[in-house]
Amino acid sequence: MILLIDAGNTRIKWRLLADASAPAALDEGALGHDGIDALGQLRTRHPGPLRVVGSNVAGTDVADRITAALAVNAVEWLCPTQHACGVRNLYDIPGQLGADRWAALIGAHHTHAQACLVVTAGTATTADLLSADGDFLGGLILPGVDLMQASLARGTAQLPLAEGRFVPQPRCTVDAIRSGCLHAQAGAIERMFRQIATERGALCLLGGGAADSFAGLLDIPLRRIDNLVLCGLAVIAGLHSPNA
Ligand SMILES: Nc1ncnc2c1ncn2[C@@H]1O[C@H](COP(=O)(O)OP(=O)(O)OP(=O)(O)O)[C@@H](O)[C@H]1O
Ligand SMILES: CC(C)(CO)[C@@H](O)C(=O)NCCC(=O)O
Ligand SMILES: [K+]
Repeated sequence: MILLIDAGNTRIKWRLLADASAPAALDEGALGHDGIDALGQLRTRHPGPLRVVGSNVAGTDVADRITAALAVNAVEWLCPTQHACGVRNLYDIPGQLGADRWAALIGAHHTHAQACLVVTAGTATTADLLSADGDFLGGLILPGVDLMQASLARGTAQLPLAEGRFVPQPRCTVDAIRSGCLHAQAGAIERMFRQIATERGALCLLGGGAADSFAGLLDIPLRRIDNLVLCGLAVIAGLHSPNA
C-alpha cells in the first residue's frame, strides 16, 4: 500500500492506494494538526507494508508527528528539484518552492498537458503558471481568504472578524471586508491568467479548502479540481493518479 500525504498549514490531507495499478483510493481523509495521532488508526484499519510519500509545508514538528503516528521508519518527503515527472522548475532556487506547489504542478501537468494556472486556495493562496511544455514559469503567494479577513481584524480598531457576504456594492463593514477579500483573490487569479489566456487550451485548475468561496467570481476557463497535490504525489510515487 501507498499512503500519500499533503501536510498543509491548516489540514493534513491523505489518500491510501493499494498499489501501482489501483484505480481508486482505498481510503482518504483530512485532519487538523491536533488530529495527527488519528493517522495511527489508519494502520489498524489497513494493516500491511506501507510506503508513505508526502509533501509538507507545515514544519518539521508536523513531519515528525506524522512519522510517529504512522509508526513507519521513514516518510519520503518531497523536495522540489529542477526537474521531475515532465515538469521543469524555473524558481531561482528550486528548493525554495513549497513542496505542495511542486506536487500540484506535477499533478496539473499530468491532468491537463496544456498551459495552466494552478491555483490552490488554502491558508495561503498560490497561483502558479505552467506552460504546455511543463515549465513552471513562476507564481504568486497571497494570504488565503480567511487570513486576509483575520489580518484586517487584527490590524485595525474598527474592523471586526465577522461573517459578511459577497455583494457587488457593499454597504456595510462586514460585506465590504468579505467582498474585498474575495475580489482580491479573484482579481489576482484573473490578472495572472492573462499571461496564458491566448494559449491553446489554457485553463485555470482551482482547488483547496477555500476555492468554492470565490470560484463563481472567476471569469476565465476554469476546472475545479481537489487534491491536485495528492494527484501529483501519486505521479511522483510512480503511480497513475486515481483522479487523472
Ligand atoms: N469546510 C470548509 N468550508 C469553508 N472553508 C474552508 C473549509 N475548510 C477549509 N476552508 C478554508 O480553507 C482554508 C484551508 O484550506 P486547506 O485545508 O485546503 O489548506 P491548508 O491545509 O491550509 O493547506 P495549505 O497549508 O497548503 O494552504 C482555511 O483557511 C479556510 O479558509
Ligand atoms: C505558500 C505555501 C504556504 C502554500 O501552502 C507553501 O507552498 C510554502 O510554504 N511555500 C514555500 C515558499 C514558496 O513556495 O516560495
Ligand atoms: K495553499
